[in-house]
Order: sequence, then C-alpha cells, then structure tokens
Amino acid sequence: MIPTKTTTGPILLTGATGQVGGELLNTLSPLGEVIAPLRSTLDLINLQSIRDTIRTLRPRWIVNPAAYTAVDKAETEPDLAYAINRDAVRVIGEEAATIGAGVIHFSTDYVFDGTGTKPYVETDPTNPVSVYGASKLAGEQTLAQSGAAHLIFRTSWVYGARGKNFLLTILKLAREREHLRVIGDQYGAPTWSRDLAQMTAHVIDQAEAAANGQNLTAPLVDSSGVYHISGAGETTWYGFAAEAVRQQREREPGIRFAEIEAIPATEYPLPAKRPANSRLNCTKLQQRFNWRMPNWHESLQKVLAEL
Ligand SMILES: NC(=O)C1=CN([C@@H]2O[C@H](COP(=O)(O)OP(=O)(O)OC[C@H]3O[C@@H](n4cnc5c(N)ncnc54)[C@H](OP(=O)(O)O)[C@@H]3O)[C@@H](O)[C@H]2O)C=CC1
Ligand SMILES: Cc1cn([C@H]2C[C@H](O)[C@@H](COP(=O)(O)OP(=O)(O)O[C@H]3O[C@@H](C)C(=O)[C@@H](O)[C@H]3O)O2)c(=O)[nH]c1=O
Repeated sequence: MIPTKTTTGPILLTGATGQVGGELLNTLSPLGEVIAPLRSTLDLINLQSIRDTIRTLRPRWIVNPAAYTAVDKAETEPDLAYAINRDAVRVIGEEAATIGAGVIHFSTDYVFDGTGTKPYVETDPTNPVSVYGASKLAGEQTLAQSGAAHLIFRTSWVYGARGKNFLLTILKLAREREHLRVIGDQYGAPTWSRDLAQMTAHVIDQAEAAANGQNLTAPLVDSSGVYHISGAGETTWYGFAAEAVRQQREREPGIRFAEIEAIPATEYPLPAKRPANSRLNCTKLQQRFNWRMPNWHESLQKVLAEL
C-alpha cells in the first residue's frame, strides 16, 4: 500500500477552483485538514512559491488536480502548458520526496495517440498527439523520477455540474441551436469529477489504514505509479452528447433541443488533434485499491439532476 513517511500534517490541495479540485475539497475534508490555496496565493508558475508552501505546511499528502487544461490553446502556448503541467509537478515531486509526503496527481488519456484498438493499459506505449498531451506526459515522467511516493490517476473526458466541460457546452449549444454536429469516431469514457474525487479519498483512506500510523516507506515502491480510471462503459463524443440531450429532454419536456448529428473528426477541424481511441482499461486500480467507477450513464443522470 502507500503509507507515507509523514503521517501527520494536512493535505495540500491545488486547483480547488477546478472541476476535480472542487469535488476533492469535499471528499478529502473528512480525512483531516485540507489546505487549498487559490492561484492568487499559490501560482504554480512560481516554482519558489511551491517550494515555500510545501516547506512551511509539511503536508502528508499533496493532491494536484491543478493543470493547464485548454487543449487547443496549448498548441500556441506550449511554454505555459509545460510550466504548469511539467515544471510545477517536478517541484511538487522533489519537495514531497524531501519531506516524505505522498503525491496524488492527475493525468489524461491524451498521452496516447489513440491508434490502439483496445482500451489502453498503463504499460502501453504513450505517444501524445497534442501539446497538452505531451506536457501532461512530461509531468507524469518528472513525478516518477522525483523519488516521491506517488499515484498518477490517468482519467478521461471529465465533466460535472460546474466548470468548463463538454457536457455543459453541449447542453448550452443544444438549447441555442437547431442542429449540432458532434464527432462520432472518437471513443472514450466520460468521467464525473465527483466519482474521481470519491475514488481519491478512498485510496488515501486505504493507504493510511495500511500504514497504520507507521513511518513505512518500503511498501510505497509497490504501489507508486500510473493508474487508469474513467467512468465505466464507453461511448463517443456524439454518444455522450446524444445521451445527455436525451436525458435532458425527459427532464424538460417543454424545451426544444437541437438535433444531434454524428460526424467524423475530419469534419470538425480543431487546432489540437485528439486520439480516436481514448478508452482506458481500469483493472489495475480495481485490483489494487478495490474500487470500481459507476457507469457513465448513471453518473450523467446524477449530474443532470444537479443542474
Ligand atoms: N477536464 C478533463 O476533461 C480532463 C482532465 N484531466 C486532468 O484532470 C485534472 C483536473 O482537471 P479539471 O479539474 O478538469 O481541470 P480544470 O481546468 O477544471 O481546473 C484546473 C485547475 O488548475 C488551476 N490552475 C491552472 N493554472 C494554475 C496556476 N498557474 N496556478 C495555480 N492553479 C492553476 C485552475 O485554477 P484557476 O481557477 O485559477 O484557473 C483550476 O483550479 C488535470 O490534471 C487534468 O489534466 C484528465 C483527463 C480529462
Ligand atoms: C462542442 C463540440 C465539440 N466537439 C468535439 C471536439 C472534440 O473532439 C470533442 C471534445 O471537445 P472539447 O473541446 O470539449 O474537449 P477536449 O478539450 O478535447 O477534452 C479533453 O480535455 C482534456 C483536458 C482531457 O484531458 C481530455 O480527456 C478531454 O476531456 O468533441 C464536437 O464534435 N462538436 C461540438 O459541438
């Protein structure tokens, strides 16, 4: 399991204004004090500020959902994407290694090129086709080399009731327009931010129970590494959009929603390329931490009920 050397101290949470970070704020709180500095206090561009914060707080876990997530914009802002997605992660890893804190970091299906025909396992070769994907992969690699006990949760297609995400974009457009064209040949699994946050709290809880308050570091080596974790099931962006609109029509029978047409990715050119296959095989996390994600249809229903 993943006991950390530091058994006391708070949990330091980055990116609490984001989709996943916002949910983590709630799910991690029962595990003890959570300190979640905003960007105005801890800008991840400022590497010295990251060092100072960690040295002062001496957290037992650093949970890092903060990231540069603007996939298309990253193509023209690679330096900024790498600064947040790689350099900040390197410093988090180095400081965590020094104080013996565990690091939980989030990464993406976009580390793959999507040419594989099966759901990807953690050991499959990576080959990002976008700057965002490449910067996230660089973050994974730098954390793995830092010497810190770490878990990297590679997830996909995150959505929720708040924040910037595909679901909210589609629902907005579906109200405004008569017709929507959505890519039907990119496959993946939508993942509810809250499901991810619950999984993360479960993993921390299990790891701490296994450590049993001891300063154990050796078992860390067993569990450190990458884990795939997405909503159960699979679909395409079109399938996700169509199901969201179908469910929303049932909720709001009086409202007119756009018809949705499936199109190939070639008919929806964007600055950044996306993988055709984004499916992640989540067996490793199920086996190691005994956690299964709900099916994306079920979670979608809960999110729509919250809107
Ligand atoms: N969204 C998705 O579909 C997917 C996301 N992921 C990964 O999951 C993780 C969480 O993503 P998600 O919650 O959707 O991301 P969001 O874009 O919703 O949130 C990003 C967070 O990072 C913070 N942040 C960005 N730059 C800085 C900075 N310079 N200093 C401090 N904070 C900063 C933002 O703060 P602020 O509010 O101030 O901008 C925000 O809180 C990320 O690692 C992402 O790569 C993986 C797969 C899919
Ligand atoms: C709005 C819209 C999007 N699309 C397509 C474009 C794209 O291929 C796909 C998703 O579009 P978005 O730009 O919302 O999503 P995108 O920014 O590609 O989402 C990604 O974000 C990063 C952070 C990740 O890590 C990934 O897992 C993934 O979730 O849907 C349509 O086909 N029609 C539409 O009307």
